Amino acid sequence: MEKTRNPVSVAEAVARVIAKAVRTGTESVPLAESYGRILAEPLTATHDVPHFTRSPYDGYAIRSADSAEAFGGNRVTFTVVDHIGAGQVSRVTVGAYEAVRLMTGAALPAGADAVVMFEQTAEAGPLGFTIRKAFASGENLSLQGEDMQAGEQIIPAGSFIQPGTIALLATFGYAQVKVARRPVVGILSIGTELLDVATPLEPGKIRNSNGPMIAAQLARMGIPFKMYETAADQLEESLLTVQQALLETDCLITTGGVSVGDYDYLPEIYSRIGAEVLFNKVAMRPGSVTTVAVSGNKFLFGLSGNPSACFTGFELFVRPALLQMTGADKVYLPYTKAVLAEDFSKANPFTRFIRAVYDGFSVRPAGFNKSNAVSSIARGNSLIVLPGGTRGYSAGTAVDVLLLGVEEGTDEWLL
Ligand SMILES: Nc1nc2c(c(=O)[nH]1)N[C@H]1C(S)=C(S)[C@@H](COP(=O)(O)OP(=O)(O)OC[C@H]3O[C@@H](n4cnc5c(N)ncnc54)[C@H](O)[C@@H]3O)O[C@H]1N2
Ligand code: MOO
Ligand SMILES: [Mg+2]
Repeated sequence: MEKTRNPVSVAEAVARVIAKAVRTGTESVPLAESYGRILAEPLTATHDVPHFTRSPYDGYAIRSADSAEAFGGNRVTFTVVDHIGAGQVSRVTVGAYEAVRLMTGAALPAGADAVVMFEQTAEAGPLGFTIRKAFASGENLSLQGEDMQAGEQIIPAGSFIQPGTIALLATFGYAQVKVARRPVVGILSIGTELLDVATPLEPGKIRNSNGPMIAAQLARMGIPFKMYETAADQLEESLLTVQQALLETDCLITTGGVSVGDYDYLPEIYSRIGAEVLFNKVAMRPGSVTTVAVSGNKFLFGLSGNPSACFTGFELFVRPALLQMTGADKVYLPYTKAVLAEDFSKANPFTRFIRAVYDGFSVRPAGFNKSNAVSSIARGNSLIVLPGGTRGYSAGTAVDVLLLGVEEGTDEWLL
């Protein structure tokens, strides 16, 4: 087994992964289940919205010409000839000094070209009202096609379906939506020291926190997973599970056993199954041992066993790869600049990703920040990115921050 590895830059590693992503294909799902999915075809307006001119107010539809003389004390009187609410259509054609009482959302009756709000009128007898100002043609109208016009392309394929997209799909009558099929992702935690969550601690053993964490990172992306039984650091056993997972899933995430230790068997497993290793060392901390391999058209993500490295490896590599597989147009974590709230004095031979708390303006490390830390993953909502080859940063410096847990990413990678 090779013991020296050549690190690639984070940018190079991400680019290699993205280049290998194979599309998952498409499927049709009910509108109610389409939230969070990736739109597989562009959404084009099939009709004008609104598709009829309507009133944006509760009031009266009039002919604007009849209001021309209204000014201050010179009030003009109208007679109400019909009364409709939203969803109703008046059969009346509005004539001279006539009005239709109508509610917000109701179709503008024939003949009328303006709406007077209730607040702009004074009652005049049981069937009349007066106004004291002139209305322009088109005043207080919600015009046909003012929002969208038939044939217009509204949302491109590859868009994340957010609540507003759902509203659009509903507007145009999509009871079924064509979306990208979500990859099914296998999770395999490897380590003889690992105990399941309900098991009491024993000397030398720890509970498996990476498996459940990865499951949650997938859940936050809306991606289904299959959790394999935790494997011991045992070559044949892990190999069989990896082979089984390649049959049952679209890609496999392993955690642990990927470094150069005597019981780190993943490098051997990649070689046994003939997988192409895209990289096995990245110039980053934590997660320098992160390995990504491809078998057939399936990814094998070899994330580090160290929890912070495992977490970071998922966000930097697994997340964009899975999104790319769905044809999403914004596969990268969103980022911003923020002011470092406290000194960070460690040197950074490699690009450093620090679990951090970002408050919209400043950012500070989220506590104990070694590769094996669990606490700072839980406390953080972001990652500070400090470029390699730097000697530490002082409070007040503007730094790059990757934002975590945001519904939709960006189409440009920070690094
Ligand atoms: N001689 C060297 N030793 C190490 C190197 C190196 O370059 N040369 N790299 C170090 C770095 S950096 C990391 S990161 C780790 C990566 O190790 P592995 O990915 O092989 O993972 P393991 O050895 O299996 O475990 C590492 C660590 O993480 C704990 N662990 C493992 N799985 C889980 C889990 N599911 N939940 C919670 N914690 C887990 C495990 O008990 C170990 O403490 O290698 C360094 N060594
Ligand atoms: O790969 Mo290790 O997480 O750099 O610390
Ligand atoms: Mg190891």
